[in-house]
Amino acid sequence: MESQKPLSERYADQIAHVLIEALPYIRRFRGKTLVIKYGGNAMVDDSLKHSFARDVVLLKLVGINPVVVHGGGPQIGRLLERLGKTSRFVEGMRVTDRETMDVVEMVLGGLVNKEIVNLLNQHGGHAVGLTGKDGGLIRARKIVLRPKDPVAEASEIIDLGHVGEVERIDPAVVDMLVHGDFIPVIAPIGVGEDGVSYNINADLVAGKIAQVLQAEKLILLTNTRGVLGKDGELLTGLTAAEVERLIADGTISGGMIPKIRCALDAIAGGVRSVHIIDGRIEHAVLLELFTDRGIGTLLGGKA
Ligand SMILES: Nc1ncnc2c1ncn2[C@@H]1O[C@H](COP(=O)(O)OP(=O)(O)O)[C@@H](O)[C@H]1O
Ligand SMILES: CC(=O)N[C@@H](CCC(=O)OP(=O)(O)O)C(=O)O
Repeated sequence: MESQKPLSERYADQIAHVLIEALPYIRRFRGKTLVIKYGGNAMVDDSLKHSFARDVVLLKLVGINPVVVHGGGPQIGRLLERLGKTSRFVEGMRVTDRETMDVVEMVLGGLVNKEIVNLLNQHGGHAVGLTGKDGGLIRARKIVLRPKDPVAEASEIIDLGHVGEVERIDPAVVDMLVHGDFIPVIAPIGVGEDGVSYNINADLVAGKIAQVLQAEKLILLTNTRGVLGKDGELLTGLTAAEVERLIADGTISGGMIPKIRCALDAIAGGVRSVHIIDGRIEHAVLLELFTDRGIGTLLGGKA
């Protein structure tokens, strides 16, 4: 028989405390849908990737329904670099010509999607990878950026190529997988009416999917502690008006602008709460969901 070392009394007490603290949250979220956006910047090393996969599988095993939407911006950038192509970003979006779109589809729909599916399955989950093309999940339309100057020439309209926005989500395939006890893993690629592929910002897709599924929570894993104030302090419980003020005075900038706008949009669209958390912390998802304090920025209600 395997000999077991007895737990020290203090350690046993801590473990029991952690489990008891989690209990009311598990009870509250059982049967509910959680959309988790796993950003490319949070896929830093193997240990973090495994910790993320364990968290998601644990959620499923305790009766919560996780739906994963992933990014992969840095991974796309690395392959483009190897192919000798450089990316240009406009308002945080990658200008995507035909060739770049092929790479985006290979990296997001192939490499990154299948790596996450494989990780979840290794930890005992039953994950299925999808792009927005599968089951007609994401209908997209081309994004057209107008120049800020209203009298600018039509020729000054910035063409981002195959960059899209979500026109419509058909959740049937996701519903089917969730009810079959699978974990859907979604790459942010949409398809236009004409069958053309579109590259969509992953935060945007996660926000729209959370709305359509009327998710209890949207969790955005990124590479900062959450939304930070002027002095680097963690901000939480922000209202739409406060967010606009922080954007106007430059406290919130760059990639955080579309992220927080899509978070507010999700809440306006019926998602109960949005959490922006640090994906560089091991077990970030469990710590945010199942402990009284949480770790990141919360928008909407805690429950
Ligand atoms: N007030 C702010 N708080 C936190 N991060 C901010 C803020 N303003 C700008 N940022 C930037 O936003 C980045 C997160 O956005 P982004 O790089 O698009 O994330 P992801 O790739 O995870 O989607 C942070 O790494 C940070 O550089
Ligand atoms: C239009 C656009 O910019 N699409 C993104 C899609 C991936 C993404 O959003 O990845 P992260 O979440 O890791 O940033 C891109 O090409 O990088």
